[in-house]
Order: sequence, then C-alpha cells, then structure tokens
Amino acid sequence: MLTFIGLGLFDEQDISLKGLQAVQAADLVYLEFYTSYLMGTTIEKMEELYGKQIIRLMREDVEQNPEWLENAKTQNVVFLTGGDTMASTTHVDLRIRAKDMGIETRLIHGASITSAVFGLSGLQNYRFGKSVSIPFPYVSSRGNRVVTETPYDTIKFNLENGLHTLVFLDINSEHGYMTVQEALSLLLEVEEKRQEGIMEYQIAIGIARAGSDTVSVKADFANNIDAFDLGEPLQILIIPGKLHFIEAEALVKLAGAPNRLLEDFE
Ligand SMILES: C[S@@+](CC[C@H](N)C(=O)[O-])C[C@H]1O[C@@H](n2cnc3c(N)ncnc32)[C@H](O)[C@@H]1O
Repeated sequence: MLTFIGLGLFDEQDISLKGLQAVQAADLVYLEFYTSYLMGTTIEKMEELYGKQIIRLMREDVEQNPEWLENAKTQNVVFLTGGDTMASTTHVDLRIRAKDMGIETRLIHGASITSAVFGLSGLQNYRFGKSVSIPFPYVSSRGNRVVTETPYDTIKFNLENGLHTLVFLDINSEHGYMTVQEALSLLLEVEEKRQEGIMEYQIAIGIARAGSDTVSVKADFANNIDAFDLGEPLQILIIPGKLHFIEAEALVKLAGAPNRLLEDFE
C-alpha cells in the first residue's frame, strides 16, 4: 500500500490526525521537499512528533527512478509532501506508476496554498484563471541571461478575460526561495522589453508564510516593489483581474491596498 499524505502549510503540527495515524502505522516513511517546504519545522522535529524515521527523496528519486516504490508492494509505505500532495505537483505520475505495479494507493489530504490564498486575499476562487510558476532566470548555452516570458503571457491572457492569476514562486537548490519582490521585478523586466503595458496601474497581492502566526498579506501597485518586502519565505503572488466590490473591499481593509481601488465602484 502507498499512502500519499499532504502535510499542510507550515510546520509539523499541520498534518491531519488521519495523516499522523497513517505515518505512525507505516513501515517506511518517505518525504519530498522540492515542490514545497514546511518553513516552520525540520525533519528532526517531524521525526520526533511522528515517532518515525523519515527518508528524504530528491527530485530524481521521485520523477526519474522511484526504486523505493517497489517497497510498497509488500510494505505499508507513506509519501509526504508539503501542502496537499496532488495540488501543483506531478505526483499523480507516481500514483499511476504504482497502479501499473499493482500497488494499492490512497490519498490523505492536507491544507494547500492553492486554497489558503482565497481566505487570505479575499479573492473568490471561481474568479481565477490558469495558474503559473515563475522560475529563476537561467544562463543559456550562449551565456545569455534568460527570463522566461510564459508567466507574463499567462497573466496577460487572464487579465484580458477578467480573471485573477495565482503565481507560484520558484524553489531551487541554487537560488533558494523566490520572493514576491523578485517575481515582480522579473515581470516588470518582461514588461519593459515587450512594452505591452499590462503591469501599468496593475495591483499585485503578495502573501508570505501562509499557515503560520506571522502570515503577511500585502496588496499594492505592482511597480511599488518596496511595498512587497514580506520577510521570510515561502511567498506567493496573485495578480488580480477584474475585481468584485467585496474583493476590492477585502484588499483595502485586510491587505492594505490603496483606497483608490474602491473609487471604481463609486
Ligand atoms: C509548487 S507549489 C506546491 C503547492 C503544495 N502542493 C500545496 O498544496 O500547498 C509551491 C509554491 O507555493 C507557494 N507556497 C507554498 N506554501 C506556501 C506558504 N505556506 N506560504 C506562501 N506560499 C506558499 C510558494 O510559492 C511555493 O514555491
């Protein structure tokens, strides 16, 4: 049996009771921390609370050579992921591989950033379009710095359709955790190059450390980058599309957006 367990948003205490019981009953406990990360804990603290040794897997152990899956043929194996196990991950691939190997699977869900953002921002879930991730710039084989333009295109498409965009920020071993300020700078860099004006007068919403006692939510104009100094990671960005009055009111009253946002409704 292979059980996928979502750990929730911030620390070792965010796992559900059902998830905790499944970990405690497991023969082998694996974890990946490359799609998301629990900033408020360590693997040692998780091991202490769960009473189990945890084996950390790297991306290649999950996506290329998941040899450890063999163990789930005869043993009770759990696989831990930050947030919800299937939200904005490719772990359905593992589940399909397990199915092909004759291994039974089940899911135990965790709180996800993909739903936490609605409550924290006041934006309504059914008014979001396609989500996107912003990667750190990379250096091409010719030695040029490359800034990916796909996030800009996705935001543009959503804005043209009045929809909000949820923007996941890159996590990688070389650069660490991208901040909202870095993400906005990259989007403004693409804007500068393409001159399409989508970020002009555009509001952005930055959220940091969802699920913690120090959660921070800030709405302001996207080009006012200084306003988005949100402190420690993890962070996520929302580019809102057409706002309903209640959404605008929530941004002003709960996220410190400029009062001007309400003037459109007067
Ligand atoms: C690829 S998504 C994976 C989502 C995860 N499976 C879940 O359900 O929450 C990870 C990205 O979401 C954002 N994120 C995840 N947890 C967060 C948190 N607690 N606070 C703010 N942003 C978070 C960060 O931008 C991070 O790089």
